[in-house]
Amino acid sequence: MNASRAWLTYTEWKDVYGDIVYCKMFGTDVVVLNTVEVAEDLLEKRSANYSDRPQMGIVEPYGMTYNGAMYNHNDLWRAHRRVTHQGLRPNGVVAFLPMQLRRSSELVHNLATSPDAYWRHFQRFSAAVILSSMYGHELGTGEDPILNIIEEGMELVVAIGSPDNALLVDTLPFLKYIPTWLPGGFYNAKSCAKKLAEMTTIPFEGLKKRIATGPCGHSLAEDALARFQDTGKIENFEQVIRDCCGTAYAAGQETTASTLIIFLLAMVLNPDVQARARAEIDAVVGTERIPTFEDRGTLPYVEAVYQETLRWRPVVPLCIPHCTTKEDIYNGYYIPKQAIIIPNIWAMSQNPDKFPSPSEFRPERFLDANGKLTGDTSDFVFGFGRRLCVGRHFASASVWAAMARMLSLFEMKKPKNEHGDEFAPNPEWTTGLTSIPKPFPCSIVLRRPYNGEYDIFADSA
Ligand code: HEM
Repeated sequence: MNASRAWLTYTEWKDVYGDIVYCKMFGTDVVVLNTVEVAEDLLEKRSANYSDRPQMGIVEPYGMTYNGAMYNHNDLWRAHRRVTHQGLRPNGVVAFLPMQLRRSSELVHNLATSPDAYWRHFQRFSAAVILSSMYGHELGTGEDPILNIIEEGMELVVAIGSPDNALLVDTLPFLKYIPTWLPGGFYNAKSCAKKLAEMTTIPFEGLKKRIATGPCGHSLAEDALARFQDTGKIENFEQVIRDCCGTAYAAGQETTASTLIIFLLAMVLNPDVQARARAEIDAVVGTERIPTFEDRGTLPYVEAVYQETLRWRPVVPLCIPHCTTKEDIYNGYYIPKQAIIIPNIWAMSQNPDKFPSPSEFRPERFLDANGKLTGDTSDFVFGFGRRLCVGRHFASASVWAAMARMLSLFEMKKPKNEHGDEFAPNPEWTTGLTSIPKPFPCSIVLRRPYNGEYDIFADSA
């Protein structure tokens, strides 16, 4: 088994054993779902039984109890979902669109100024939109102590929470006590728990202080505090809201930045796709301004590029595992109680019956012969049933704004070697809960001289 890229092994198993595969790993029953149809049958149509999460030994000692994405399907999870859904449902996210545009303007400005630092700019963009929407915290131009605290915490979440490391800590429990100054010191549970407590508490307490001096603009936390105060509808509502925001940051920051990195790679490798998307934007939006959300419905090819970016290399290839509450029978298969259920999003995205030549980046697959969107989507990359990604509408707006504006303003080109010849970057991919290309060389060039003529900060009004 390819332990670090298990989705590849599971996809090979699909060819041998079929759409639903059972195996036993370290004494645990594991069921892999390899098609959207099977995942919908079980995780959506039988969601009451398929919405728990496997419980991991790292959660308590490492201070990850704030993270609602890891809760079982219980009342506390319902309270989380209720708070987050209120703010991030389609009607709720509309309020964040101007801020997302403003931040995407900052992103293209940063890319124009220092294109080689694209990785940092994508990270900053996705941090900025989530910090603003959750806590009303606006990143300024200089160092931001809150961002530093969150980034430090997130590094630990990603390191300890990766499936390999989580298993290692379960197998070698002494790692929790390793002194922080030794190599591998990040396994120290006490230090991690302290950092994660700061990560969730400091931005939330900052917001509460600002609220005490008057309303401070629109944010999920501020709205939820006002909505649930004195209602008795949610027990410990302040803690729930605080933890919801921490969860949204943990679940949404890296996935958004990663999607943009994958988009950049896809554009560099597929100049013809890029040229067609750019031609559509030039024809519809013109070259005097950059796209806004009002243009989204009139740019079908750009929309298809968005869908294909999600599909081509899904950021969360094995979803977040679900777990059964009781045993079940499906199409003659026995599925045990407390089995780990892995939706193999990778196999779904690379299904050649649904997506011919799946490794090719072809936005046309989402368009009909007249260039209209077919209505087919890559929504499966956001998971299934009751645990479906609650941030998907918000993510869609962030990613679209960044993509459309980059296409409008830049050419994303292959790098050149020492002889001046272009070559196609072939980066390694990270492994873990998410999978993205490691930094790769490319050239991000403004299409027209940049002198502020687009007034990119005008959207902030
Ligand atoms: C392109 C970006 C994103 C992708 C690909 C993505 C993907 C996913 C996936 C696959 C899951 C697991 C679903 C399941 O278990 O069936 C998930 C869960 C979740 N996502 Fe996202 N996500 C993205 C962005 C975001 C954003 C921006 C936020 C918040 C602002 C967010 C918040 C969450 C939360 C809170 C959960 C846990 C849901 C639960 O367990 O009930 N995600 N996401």
